[in-house]
Amino acid sequence: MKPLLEINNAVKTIYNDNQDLNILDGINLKIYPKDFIVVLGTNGAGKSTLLDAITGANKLSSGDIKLNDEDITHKNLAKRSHYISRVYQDPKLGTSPRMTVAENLLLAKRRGLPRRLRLRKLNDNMEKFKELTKDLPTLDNRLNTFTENLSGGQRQTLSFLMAIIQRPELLLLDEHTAALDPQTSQELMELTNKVILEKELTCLMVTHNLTEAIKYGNRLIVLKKGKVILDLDKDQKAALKEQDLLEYF
Ligand SMILES: Nc1ncnc2c1ncn2[C@@H]1O[C@H](COP(=O)(O)OP(=O)(O)OP(=O)(O)O)[C@@H](O)[C@H]1O
Repeated sequence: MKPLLEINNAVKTIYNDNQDLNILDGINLKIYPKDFIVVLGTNGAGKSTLLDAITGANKLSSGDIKLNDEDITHKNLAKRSHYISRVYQDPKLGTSPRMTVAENLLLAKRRGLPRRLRLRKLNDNMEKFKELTKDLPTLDNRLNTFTENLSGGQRQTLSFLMAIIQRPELLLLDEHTAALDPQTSQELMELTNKVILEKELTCLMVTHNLTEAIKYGNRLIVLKKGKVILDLDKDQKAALKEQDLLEYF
């Protein structure tokens, strides 16, 4: 099978404390269609830097990134956002606070098209948005609520829906449930898993939660000091226990 995303020899060097430091230190990774990869690693291991390199938010010092065989290493963030979407840890990122839930969903649905919101377009899509949110206790009946008035959990659910409403080629989840209370976090994680499996999305999910890391996904990688030090396939991951993972931290 051909990889969807291929990262070859990715190095990111920063100048810190009077010396060069490789915060990504020769990462090689092939992500295949429908992979749901959990990414673990200690603080500072390079997880966010890796996601930034994939989205184009941060350029590599050397190495290359290919999506469907096309070299995207030098494509900017805006161009890559047509096919790569990301949900952040911070509920304030990713949604426009002065817009309603429905308006945010419409913007996400029209990603890549001119950023104009027409009332008619909003009305045309209202039924679809109702359908999308109807089984979600956090967002049901909230379509006309201004996003700034939503709770953190509601905003994260909205950010997630915005990330998948236009099927992304690659979905990046950057500790997207970490800032939520345990119950809300679990609900969003269940929704995430359901959508990824139903829509057969390809996903890279960063988490610090070992229970989540064991339960979800078909592959698991561990980053340490900018290197991939463990890459487990489906069967190896299925046999994994939390105790096994602790030794990498
Ligand atoms: N622009 C920068 N300037 C200096 N140091 C940086 C910069 N960006 C990242 N770093 C450092 O690079 C290392 C990797 O950071 P990164 O945020 O990718 O880690 P992480 O694995 O996502 O950590 P966390 O789990 O804490 O979010 C850290 O030591 C960080 O301090």
